[in-house]
Amino acid sequence: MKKTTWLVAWIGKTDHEAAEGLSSANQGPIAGALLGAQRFDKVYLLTNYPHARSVVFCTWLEATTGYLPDQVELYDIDLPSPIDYAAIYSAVCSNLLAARLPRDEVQLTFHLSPGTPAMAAIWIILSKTRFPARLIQTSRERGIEPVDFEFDLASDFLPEFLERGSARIERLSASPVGAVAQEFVAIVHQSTVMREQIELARRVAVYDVPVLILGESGTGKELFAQALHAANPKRKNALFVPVNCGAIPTELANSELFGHAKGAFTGAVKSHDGYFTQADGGTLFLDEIGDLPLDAQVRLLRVLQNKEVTPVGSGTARKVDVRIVAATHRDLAADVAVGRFREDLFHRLAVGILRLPPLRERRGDLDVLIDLFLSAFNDDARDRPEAQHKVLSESARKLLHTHEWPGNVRELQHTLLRAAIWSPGESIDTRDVESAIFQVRRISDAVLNQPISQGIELQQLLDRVARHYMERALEHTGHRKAAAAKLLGFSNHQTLLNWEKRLGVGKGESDD
Ligand SMILES: Nc1ncnc2c1ncn2[C@@H]1O[C@H](COP(=O)(O)OP(=O)(O)OP(=O)(O)O)[C@@H](O)[C@H]1O
Repeated sequence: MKKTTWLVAWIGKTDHEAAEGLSSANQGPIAGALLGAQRFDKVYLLTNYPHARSVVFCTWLEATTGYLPDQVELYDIDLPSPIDYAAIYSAVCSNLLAARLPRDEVQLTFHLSPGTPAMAAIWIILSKTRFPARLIQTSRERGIEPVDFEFDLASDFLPEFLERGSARIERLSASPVGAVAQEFVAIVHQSTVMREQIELARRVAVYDVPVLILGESGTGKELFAQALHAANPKRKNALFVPVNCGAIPTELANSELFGHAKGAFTGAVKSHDGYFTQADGGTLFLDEIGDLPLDAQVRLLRVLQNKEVTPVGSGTARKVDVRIVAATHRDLAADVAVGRFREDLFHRLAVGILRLPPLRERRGDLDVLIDLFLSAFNDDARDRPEAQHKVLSESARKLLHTHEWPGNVRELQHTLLRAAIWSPGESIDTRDVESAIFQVRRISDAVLNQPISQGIELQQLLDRVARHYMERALEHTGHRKAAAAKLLGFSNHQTLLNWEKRLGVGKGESDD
């Protein structure tokens, strides 16, 4: 197929001046190209000059080169500046796309010489990418010449570019497949939310930036903090120092965290390294960061900014290299709003944020966690002749699924342990689980949102509801049976006693 040839160019200053007779020795790059050996079928001109001035140029061009008016097309382009690369790029692209380019039957030639260097640069980029084109340039010394250089984006640059990208992605997430991912294996899960949080943690682990872990008590915040430490190649061989900020007496917070000099206060008989110094080179896990007193927050912020600690009562600062992982079960944003927590510190700590959902919001994790804790119990029992291997009955498992787990994974772990120890035989049954669950208080969602696909024990659920309300009624009435029976809609207190007996609730005898 014979292609139609188009010369595409911006009209430059020299071109206009040539048309206006201001540059008698120079015909300008566009006319120079059209007077060369190659004839083009179309001359496609872009201008950011006043329309009338460029029309004069086109008329002159036709007269000078012998091209016909219907061969020369002029397009006005608005540019905020002739050196604004982004504006040039997008204006040229949309103009050429409007001309239904690129097209198989059109052979494009971009003229680099007219216009600004920014315009030339964009022609080069476009010719190698979206609008494949030949390039030409003109100069007074050498006349018109092709600009040929071997550069094929697809084969020269893309592989390298993709390799760079994938190396980075690998470093951030995939590379942990060996060393780093291993550190997260201890976090047993099946739910998508947890998988996402682990993915985030894996990515952020290799950097030294602070991470803030949010989640209710017992959701695995410390477990994540340990994994973050272990997955950081630079720090994993140094110490992981966990500190419960909520357990430090307010007046000791500064000295515990940052150390103190001998004689700094009454009782400071010798100098003391704070947690920061102990964790030097490693990771400091600041649990319950929301409980940190305000003046310790100020000091902590300074340490994070300057990367040095000054022990209480000492004038000498000491460089420390510590990665901070902080955690809290509190709503820190709300604490910031009421001034309980410093906003600047919050932003410093929350460079990476992990949100660990409560167990009741990831019921899919229950079975794997139950199996994990049970097999840990059985592993422990293996070498003890007095301990028995335990299995969990199906109904006991179902009961575990109905509980809301306000204490999250820790509560589940301890409940199973208690149930396993107390169960008289090999099987852990409903009763063992029931007595192991101390707080069967919050009931609403757990009762009403049971996954029906695996089947439920309806009578068991109804009994739980009954037990729950009976306990509340008794609590509310100070264990006065007649009053409690009334609250529960029973006709007399004997009915309540019958229910109590059947469900094993209360103290049996009426006390009013
Ligand atoms: N996904 C999990 N897989 C295995 N064990 C878990 C998981 N989540 C939590 N645990 C275990 O549950 C217990 C509580 O977890 P952890 O101490 O990390 O919780 P936490 O959120 O730091 O609690 P707190 O806020 O009360 O300090 C630990 O024994 C931990 O090993």
